[in-house]
Amino acid sequence: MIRLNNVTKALNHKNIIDNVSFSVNNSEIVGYVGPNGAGKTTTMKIIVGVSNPSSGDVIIDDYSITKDKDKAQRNIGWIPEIINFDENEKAIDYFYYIASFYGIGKEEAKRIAEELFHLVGLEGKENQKIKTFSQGMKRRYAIALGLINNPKNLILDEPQNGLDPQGIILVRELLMKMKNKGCAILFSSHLLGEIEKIADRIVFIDKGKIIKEVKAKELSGVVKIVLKEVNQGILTKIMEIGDARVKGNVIYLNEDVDLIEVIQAVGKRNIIELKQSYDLEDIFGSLYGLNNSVE
Ligand SMILES: Nc1ncnc2c1ncn2[C@@H]1O[C@H](COP(=O)(O)OP(=O)(O)OP(=O)(O)O)[C@@H](O)[C@H]1O
Repeated sequence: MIRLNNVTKALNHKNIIDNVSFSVNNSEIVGYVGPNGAGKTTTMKIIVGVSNPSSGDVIIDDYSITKDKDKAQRNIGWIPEIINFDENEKAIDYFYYIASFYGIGKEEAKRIAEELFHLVGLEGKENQKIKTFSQGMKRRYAIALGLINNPKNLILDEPQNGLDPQGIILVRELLMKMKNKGCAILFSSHLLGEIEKIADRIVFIDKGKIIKEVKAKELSGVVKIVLKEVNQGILTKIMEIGDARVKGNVIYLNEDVDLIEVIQAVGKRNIIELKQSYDLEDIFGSLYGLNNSVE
């Protein structure tokens, strides 16, 4: 189990993570969602203990990552977004090197390697130098490294990056398998379709703050209306109907609004598109807006 208690990280007098608290239970997959620069990687680095929080703490199966780092880290598997290997090493040698960090002897490491190279589809490639691997192969290899210690808690930062469709399915099946073994899993991704497929719960972060946390089953939909023209008169009427989020000529409302009232307010002929959506992409648009700028 992973528990974040009021985690804050300040850099250059700015809180890039701001009082973040949430948990990931055993046998649960939590999707961590937010736009570029929201703070996902920073949170994950704090969880696995490669970065210290300015305040707050993370508890991994009863061990504090700040006060009892060694014990806490033994229970975590981490698959980082950016992978730094010693690329001149053979895959199997670097695998043994990482295994030794967990106190795993050569014979045991050999057995684990056989299992994990097979699991990630890299059997037969053990003696290749890492630098000869493609990006997708490196990602698969990183997944194998993250599983060496058979972790009870798994942190994956955009694990599908660079993977082909088979690789994406492999990650999906792997996470389901780990979940069924009782693992607590936190993964970030911009592939909202993947999050929808496997997450039990979704935690939304923006500008370092948690803005929403929902069980996937309870994700309420939005009404999305695309208009030809938006003017102050329309906006005033829409705001009276419900809690509207307006992004240019797109308006999002909570799903429980009266659609007849909405159509009357915006004018039937003014509507390009009106739909009730449970699509995570639309919910993401409603939460974060639709512009492309990065924080
Ligand atoms: N070493 C650093 N020094 C200063 N600012 C940093 C540093 N690392 C991250 N940041 C800032 O912290 C914020 C959060 O970055 P982070 O990498 O955690 O975001 P993210 O949600 O993982 O983004 P992405 O989806 O692009 O991977 C960003 O504004 C980023 O610029």
